[in-house]
Amino acid sequence: MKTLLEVKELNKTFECKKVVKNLSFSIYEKEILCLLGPNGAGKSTTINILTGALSYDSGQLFFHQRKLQANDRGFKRKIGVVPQDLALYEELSAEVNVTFFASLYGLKGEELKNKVTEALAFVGLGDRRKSVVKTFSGGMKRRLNIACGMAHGPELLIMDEPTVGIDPQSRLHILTAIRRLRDQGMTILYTTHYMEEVEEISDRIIIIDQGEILASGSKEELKAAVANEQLIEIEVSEGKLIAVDQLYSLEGVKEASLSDNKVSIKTLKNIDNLDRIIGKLLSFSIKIKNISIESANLETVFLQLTGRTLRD
Ligand SMILES: Nc1ncnc2c1ncn2[C@@H]1O[C@H](COP(=O)(O)OP(=O)(O)OP(=O)(O)O)[C@@H](O)[C@H]1O
Repeated sequence: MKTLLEVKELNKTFECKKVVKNLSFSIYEKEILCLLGPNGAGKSTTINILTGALSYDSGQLFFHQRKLQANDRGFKRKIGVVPQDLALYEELSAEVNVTFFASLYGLKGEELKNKVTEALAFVGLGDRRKSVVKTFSGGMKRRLNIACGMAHGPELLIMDEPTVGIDPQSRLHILTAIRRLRDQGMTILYTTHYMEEVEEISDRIIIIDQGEILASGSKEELKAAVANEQLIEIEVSEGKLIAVDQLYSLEGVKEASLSDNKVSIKTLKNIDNLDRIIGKLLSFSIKIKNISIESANLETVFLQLTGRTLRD
């Protein structure tokens, strides 16, 4: 695996608050690297630093082992950016939008025309190329946003939550397109707080929270770290903290918490303790409404690392 971009000890402060803390990681050539973290984790800040949109306090960036300087134009030409907020001209056609963004990267004439056609076809908007953007659905705008970021054929495509607020069909289309870009040799840095997307497209994952990297690896590696545990969630009619605290006395129970009449229990998988957990709750006259048991997934990985769920 060859390193395309290396980030070393990156730090960023906003109004005395450290939002990126000593972040170090590498992006390998031709991989989809997902930056996964809850809202406010520091994903956009990190990405905005990489694209040159934000300054940083300290740290170093290397592209193909070459140290990047502030406003490095050579590097900027080799990356593509799909921002979280749509960056489109609503009154202009899809084609004019993509042409405008691709021309910023120095494409001209026939090459520019061909790349625009290819990008629009790639995101499934070839037949709507002449339509004005304001007539597009949210999902179509998101797809166009991607076409604008990748038409010039960047080595590294940086995408900041590109599927926020869109319908499942457009999401599927986008995720499939991203995998195809990777298969064609593009490297993708993808931020999201949707673990389902990470499950679907990531080659590697970095879990980030409060500006810090908590874990990294393939989804299989991350899940293996918590494979011996499972999460039992019990919906009750009226939760009682005292009963939940008592669950700690049962063999295998590692964590128990109560929130909105839902008891969440992290327990060892190889200890058969469900009947005793239920028995304990019943002994406090707690009525059970529903039980679900989940083996390791990225949500449980996150829960294990932070004690919170990604959706909190
Ligand atoms: N311009 C700014 N001024 C002050 N604080 C900021 C600024 N931009 C971001 N922050 C703060 O930095 C922290 C990280 O924000 P960031 O947008 O990077 O998180 P994120 O992981 O991308 O989340 P989201 O998905 O909500 O964008 C948050 O606490 C946020 O409030």
